[in-house]
Amino acid sequence: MIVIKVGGSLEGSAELALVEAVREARRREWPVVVVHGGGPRISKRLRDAGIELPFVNGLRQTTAEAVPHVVAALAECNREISESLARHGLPVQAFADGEVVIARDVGRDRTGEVGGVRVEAVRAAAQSGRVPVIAPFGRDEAGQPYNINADHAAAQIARAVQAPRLLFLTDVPGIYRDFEARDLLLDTSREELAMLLASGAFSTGMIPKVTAVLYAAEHGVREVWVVDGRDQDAVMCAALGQSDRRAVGTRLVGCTEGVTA
Ligand SMILES: Nc1ncnc2c1ncn2[C@@H]1O[C@H](COP(=O)(O)OP(=O)(O)O)[C@@H](O)[C@H]1O
Ligand SMILES: CC(=O)N[C@@H](CCC(=O)OP(=O)(O)O)C(=O)O
Repeated sequence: MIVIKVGGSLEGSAELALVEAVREARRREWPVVVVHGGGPRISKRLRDAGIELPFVNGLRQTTAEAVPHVVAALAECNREISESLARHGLPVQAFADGEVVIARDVGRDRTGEVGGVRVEAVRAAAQSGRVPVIAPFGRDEAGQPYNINADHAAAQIARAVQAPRLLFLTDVPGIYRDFEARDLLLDTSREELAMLLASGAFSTGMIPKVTAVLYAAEHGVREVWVVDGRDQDAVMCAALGQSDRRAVGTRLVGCTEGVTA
């Protein structure tokens, strides 16, 4: 099973790359799970509602008042991705209502973390030949929704389904060692990423993404990629786990010091 996280930053522009990658994986009988974000869409909804929320380390500090807007924006993103896959003949099962992620209260109001994953529902959908399309927010035991970062959700879902490969599709070609210099990491290691994270090389949404990459690699996901979702070659290369480095993107192979191309 492979997990593909579609960044909200892409706003639909990864459609073709996603469809082709899912098709190719299914041809090889690898089930695919899609997890999506929706940061910009959430921001727009909140702006329209006159709600302003700060981000701390890339995480939106969410209030109870903001939660319905977060849920509505994510449901909209979920519908768009699900409809796009279905339009291309790929059967889907949408999880747009916090059915998969069990939220954990971490004392940051309605910004939660992943406390668990309802993996049976995801497996059942995948086993019946459908592509689960999962919105990242979660509910606690009482059914209360919490806003959860989509990268964190994707990493936890990849761990829970024991996926050997996790892809993050985003709006940059990968993780930059130095953003200003556009110095792209190709093959990297946990040590290198942890060192760069600690040194402040990442800002905004790249902080939770790198945290999620590290979490996945430390919890059994063998191969983690961060690639530009608009670059069909890069997405395909990552989906198939090809070591051919003509296509650009950052790759972390778990439990190694980094691999050569
Ligand atoms: N070192 C870095 N390398 C790459 N991107 C970075 C880095 N630091 C910050 N970023 C920002 O992270 C953004 C991607 O994160 P985010 O906006 O959350 O995307 P997504 O919605 O795809 O998850 C990039 O557009 C870039 O502006
Ligand atoms: C807690 C938190 O920050 N939640 C995120 C959820 C969406 C998300 O992560 O979307 P991207 O993949 O586009 O970043 C948010 O409110 O933006």
